[in-house]
Amino acid sequence: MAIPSYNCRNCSKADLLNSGTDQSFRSCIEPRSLQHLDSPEVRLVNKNRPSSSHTVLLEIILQTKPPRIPLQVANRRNPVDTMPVPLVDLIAPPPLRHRPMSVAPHVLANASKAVPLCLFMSLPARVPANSATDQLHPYTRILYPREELTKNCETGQIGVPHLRHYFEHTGRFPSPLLTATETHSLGRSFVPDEETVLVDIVARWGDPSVSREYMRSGPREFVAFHPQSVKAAIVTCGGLCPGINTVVREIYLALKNIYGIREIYGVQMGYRGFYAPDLNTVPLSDEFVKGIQHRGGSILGSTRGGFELSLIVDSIASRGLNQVYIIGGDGTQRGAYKIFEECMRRRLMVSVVGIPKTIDNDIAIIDHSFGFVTAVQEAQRAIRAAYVEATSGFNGIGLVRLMGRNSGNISMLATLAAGDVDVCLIPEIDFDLDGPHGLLIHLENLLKQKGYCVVVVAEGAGLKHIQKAQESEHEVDASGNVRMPNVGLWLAEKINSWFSSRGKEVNLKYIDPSYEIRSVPAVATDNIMCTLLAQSAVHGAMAGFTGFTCGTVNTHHVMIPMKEIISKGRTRVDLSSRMWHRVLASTLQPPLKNK
Ligand SMILES: Nc1ncnc2c1ncn2[C@@H]1O[C@H](COP(=O)(O)OP(=O)(O)OP(=O)(O)O)[C@@H](O)[C@H]1O
Ligand SMILES: O=P(O)(O)OC[C@H]1O[C@](O)(CO)[C@@H](O)[C@@H]1O
Repeated sequence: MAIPSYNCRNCSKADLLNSGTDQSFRSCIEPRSLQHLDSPEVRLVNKNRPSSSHTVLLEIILQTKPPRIPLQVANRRNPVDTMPVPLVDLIAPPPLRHRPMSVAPHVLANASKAVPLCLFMSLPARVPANSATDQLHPYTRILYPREELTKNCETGQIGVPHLRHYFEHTGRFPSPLLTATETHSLGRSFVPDEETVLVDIVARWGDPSVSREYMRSGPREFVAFHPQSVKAAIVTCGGLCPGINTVVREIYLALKNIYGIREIYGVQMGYRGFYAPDLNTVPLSDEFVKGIQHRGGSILGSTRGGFELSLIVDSIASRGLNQVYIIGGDGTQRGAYKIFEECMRRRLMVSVVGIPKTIDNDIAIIDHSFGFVTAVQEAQRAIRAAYVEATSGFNGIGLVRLMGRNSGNISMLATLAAGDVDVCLIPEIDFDLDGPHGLLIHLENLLKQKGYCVVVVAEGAGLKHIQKAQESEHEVDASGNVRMPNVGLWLAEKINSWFSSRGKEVNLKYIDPSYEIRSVPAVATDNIMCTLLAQSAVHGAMAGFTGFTCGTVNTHHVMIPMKEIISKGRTRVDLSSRMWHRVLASTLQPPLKNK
């Protein structure tokens, strides 16, 4: 039997933008028409955006009697959504209401009291146990009003702080983009504060789905700063990372070209540049940033250590800075949060914005940090060289050491990218060296089977084996990070002496690309990411948000409260994740444990 199809002819783009979506859908299809259907399925075709129509459809379904009407929802524009998505057996607790999400006034007014603004979405859909045979998948999520969502907040995270939460009188000016000429209207599509991005997008059929969400970045219709009053500074901290210069340049260009800001400074050599007498704060200009996106490193200089909170905030106050852009990793974001808190405590109306930077990719929540793809690409070149050496020598062993003291992200993805690796050792795994199931026997077996092998070892892997580890745990860098003994050299020596003690000739080639993977210019995808992050940072600061870090979540740019980022700490490779399992499938490495 042909499936009846209902086309939503009324929705136009204008309708959607003016929130006319629900209405136009309702006028297309009424619950009544569904009640009298004898077809087992109905297909609705929405010409435009599917998401809101789904919610309306769900309402319609639930109003029909009997409430079980499988539906297919198709969308003509987006090929992904053209896949029929049947809705089945949606049983919701009555009364089901869909109300548009909006920020409850008391939440905004009391944000300084740390009212959780973290939002949850819940799917009150249930699939009866015996319906598995239907093979239909519940699809629609119901948005609950924010007030209800906040009750369900498990983590007590706070929302993105805004200057108006701390100051009675903050500026509110129409965005300069409103009056911009066409040539300056870049990035003009305003994003409302109510627009959010879901974090947990994988759902399991039959389980209630819950997801966090973050405020979407982008230009706001009203800004908190008059462009002539803005005095901005940019600082880069921690280790180098491909793309830093692009972020610096794009923050400068977004401030200048999108918002017409003139006073933009670069702070030299990391946090200490705010106060050290021998360092300068340089005014940024078109000439200064010209072509820097093609260069590795940091044009401003980047250092570890030197975090002196009160000196830094004194400097912010005495220079009259009201926007501070802080580019750096986990440690830097911790410092940035303290600067934000101190500015608010001293009643300094400053937007403090973090841009996450680390090739280790160990910052929580975000998809990945900029420069990581470039670092993985460079690391993969080293693995390729090790493979060539190993396959060209007699009993060749290619051993590559890669950066990553706490997290094996670079090693994991470079291994996956290269496809030539037999063993990938990261800080997160515990492995034995000797014994019948240890690493050395495994290498011997590989040489017997293939005549060569390639091993990747991350900087912080296998520490327990290195005698010096205990002593070196007390050695720290200027930022307090533990300095690692060189696991690559140690492992090379162990492998060589073990084979030699068994009278077996091996040819081990040790490659350590070391700083090469982070000192190169960013590849195209990283450069694009840097540009978008910089623009997000500027839009957020101009709108008056503060104490937030920019990042991508499910490929969308969002503003994340700094407090939430730092409360989660550095992330590590999850050994039960599908990504790690993919690496195991690629390397075929055994657990390397004797018991
Ligand atoms: N807990 C902290 N509180 C305040 N400042 C910190 C903290 N941890 C680190 N910092 C400061 O942040 C800056 C950078 O820190 P760190 O050297 O650890 O690099 P990072 O930001 O973690 O980046 P990377 O990933 O390159 O290591 C330094 O100036 C350091 O003093
Ligand atoms: O020698 P540096 O500058 O301290 O940097 C080394 C560390 O920096 C990183 O590249 C980033 O934190 C780590 O992978 C590495 O351990």
